[in-house]
Amino acid sequence: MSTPSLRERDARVIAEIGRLRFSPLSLVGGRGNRLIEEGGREVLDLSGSAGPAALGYGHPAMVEAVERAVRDMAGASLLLYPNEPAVSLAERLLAVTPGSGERRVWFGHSGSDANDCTVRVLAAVTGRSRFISFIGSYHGNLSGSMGISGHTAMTHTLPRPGVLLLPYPDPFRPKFSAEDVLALLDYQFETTCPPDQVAAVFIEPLMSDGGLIVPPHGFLKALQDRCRRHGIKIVVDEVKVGLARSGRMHCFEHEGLEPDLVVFGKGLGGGLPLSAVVGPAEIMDHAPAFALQTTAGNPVATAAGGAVLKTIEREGLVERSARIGKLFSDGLRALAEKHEIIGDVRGRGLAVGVDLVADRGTRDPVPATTTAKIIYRGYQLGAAFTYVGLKANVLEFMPPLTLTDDEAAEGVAIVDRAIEDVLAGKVADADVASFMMW
Ligand SMILES: Cc1ncc(COP(=O)(O)O)c(/C=N/[C@@H]2CCCCNC2=O)c1O
Repeated sequence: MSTPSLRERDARVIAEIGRLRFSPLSLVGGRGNRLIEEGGREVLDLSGSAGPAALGYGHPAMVEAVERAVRDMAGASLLLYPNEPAVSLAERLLAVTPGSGERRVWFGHSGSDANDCTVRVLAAVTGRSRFISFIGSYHGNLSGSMGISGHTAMTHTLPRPGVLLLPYPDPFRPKFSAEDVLALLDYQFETTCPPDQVAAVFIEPLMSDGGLIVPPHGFLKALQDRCRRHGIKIVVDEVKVGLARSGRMHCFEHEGLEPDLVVFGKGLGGGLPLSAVVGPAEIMDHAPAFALQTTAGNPVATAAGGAVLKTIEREGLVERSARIGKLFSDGLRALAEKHEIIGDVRGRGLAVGVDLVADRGTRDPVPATTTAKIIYRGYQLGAAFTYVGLKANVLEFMPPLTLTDDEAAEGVAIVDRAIEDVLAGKVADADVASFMMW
């Protein structure tokens, strides 16, 4: 009787509702920017595990911080007892996040719970029940955060009553220009969405799961100006593209936004479950016992967060993300000269998307099976990456911020070969049938 593979065992015990699988990759380890597959093969990680692995895997700063914190554990619950790692991280987060006045930090475990908490506390504090968000946005998978999201993969759950979902202007497919969207918002304010009923607008400064869309310059600022006029709070969701990934410390800095609240997650914990909301004390001190999670802000996860922020500074990861991101994007853009299927290469820093088109003229997206096959072939060739987009046609690259020049070049070469092989028919529909999940 042969020993079942990790994937076979996974199939027997892990719930399908918690899966979003893009390849057969099953992991027994990770070192640096490489994942270790069952059987020992090393796979270059261009996914960052969907973003959290900001420092890759086994980074000495993470190992040292987490080991120290778990060996001498300062309790396991910030809601009961202040602990040094959590308070130190909150102090550092406030120091590196632009803003004015008295501010506070709320800790959670995920981007989902952080946005969920933000929705609830803003509705309570403002007494306003409406929210504005965007078609294609992904703010989380809990009822509150999903309720203000607009991703097509989440249509199984109805949006929160009173949410206004606006189109997110996409320069590559300008179905709605920035001016169209702002005009639509103004019209909504005049008619069915009274601005004095709107608590906040939730903004991804770079729309990730909706297709790695960089909004037209000036759009977000114009949106912010309108909201300011009506006392609508600005919430920037930096969960996926924040903390150095975009080539700035905060992605919202590219557009000169001045958010009222900033939501962090994913990379903040370096792979440990950690999120944070930074906001004004008059909101975040609304009431005791309003947004409780027993282990949120625990000393181990927050020690990891401290190591992430320290390493971003010590290793100059903001500049690195900008530099390596340009190298990587330029390499992918150069592939467009030989692959008609590459319609657009876009993003900021090390948040990179490759928009795959069936026709460069019409910019119609390729079928999702094509995208899935390229990812599958990339896996076979030794790299892990994923896809996003409302038509499942955008290759998503969110590698560790520690990606090296050589690894960027290696990644480009693998994407090049994967496209070639798929277009040559080397991957069958059956190979990807079980990976077409969103
Ligand atoms: C901008 C933004 N905000 C919040 C979230 C939710 O974060 P969690 O998945 O840590 O709860 C996410 C999560 N995004 C999804 C998670 C599901 C798998 C697909 N890839 C993502 O990055 C996000 O991108």
